[in-house]
Amino acid sequence: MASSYPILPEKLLLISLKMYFTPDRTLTYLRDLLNPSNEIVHPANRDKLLLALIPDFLTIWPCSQILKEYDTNLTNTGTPSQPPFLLGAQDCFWELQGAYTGEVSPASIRALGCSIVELGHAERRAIFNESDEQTARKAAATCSQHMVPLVCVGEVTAPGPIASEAVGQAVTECAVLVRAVLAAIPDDAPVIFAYEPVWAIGQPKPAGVDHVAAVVQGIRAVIGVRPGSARVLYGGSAGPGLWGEGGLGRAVDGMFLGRFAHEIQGVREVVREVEETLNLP
Ligand SMILES: O=C(CO)COP(=O)(O)O
Repeated sequence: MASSYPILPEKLLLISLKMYFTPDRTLTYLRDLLNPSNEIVHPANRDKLLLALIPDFLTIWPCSQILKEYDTNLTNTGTPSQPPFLLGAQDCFWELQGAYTGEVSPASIRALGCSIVELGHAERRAIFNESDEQTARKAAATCSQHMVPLVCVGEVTAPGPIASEAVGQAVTECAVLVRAVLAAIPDDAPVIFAYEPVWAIGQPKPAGVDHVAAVVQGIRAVIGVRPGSARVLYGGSAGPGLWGEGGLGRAVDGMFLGRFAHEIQGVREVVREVEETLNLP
C-alpha cells in the first residue's frame, strides 16, 4: 500500500459510469480516453488537471491493467508526464475484512489500484437508504487505505422562488454530511466533496450557475481551514458548455460527470473548456 495520500491538483474532472456500460464498453471507453489522438488532457496540463474514471466494481481490475500498461509505455518512451487518470470505485464497505456478504473492502479496492472512493451518492441514499453515519464510516475506512473519499452532498428539493432561501436551505442540508465526514477522517487526509443537488441529477440541464456558486461558497465555509486539502466539485447533468465564460469555472474545483461524458466527444469538450481556464489569473 502507498504510504501517503494522492496529491490533488487544482482541478479535477471525475467520470462515474454508474451502471450504464457493459464491461466491453467500459474498456473500449477507457482505451479511447487514453488514445493520444483524442487529446483528452494535454500532457503539459496534467499536473494541474486530473481526470478520474469511476467504473463499476467488475471492471476496476481490467481498467487498472490498461492504465498500468499505458504508464509503462509512457516510461519506456521517456515521455515525462503525470499519469492522465486516477481510478475510483463507486462505493466501499466500512470494514476491511470479514463476514459481510456482497460488500467490497476498501483494502481490496486499494490493492486493485484505486485512489478515490465515491461515497453517499444520492442514488445510494434514495435506493439503498445509505445514511450520513454510514457514509462517514466509509470515508474513514477509505482514508485508512490512503485513498481519497469523494463524498456526494446535495439538497433534495429544487430551489423555490427566493434564491437566498434556497441557498441557505441547500447549505444547511449539505453541512450535515460534510461535518460528519470531516469528523470521521484524519485532519490531514485529502477529501473531495461533490455538490450534487438531487433534483439536478439525471436531468436535461444542470442547476443554475448562481445557485451552485453560492452553495459551494457555503460548503467551503463549513469545511473551513484544515491541514488536508479539500476540493469542491459540481455534479448533476454537468457537461459541455457549463465551465467557461460565465460558467462554473470560477466557482468550483472541477466537475463530476455522468451521462454527458458517455461519448468521448463530450469529455474532450469539457476538458478543453477547463484547460482554457487553467492559466487564467
Ligand atoms: O450523479 C451524477 C454523477 O455522480 C451526475 O449524473 P448525470 O450527469 O448523469 O446527471
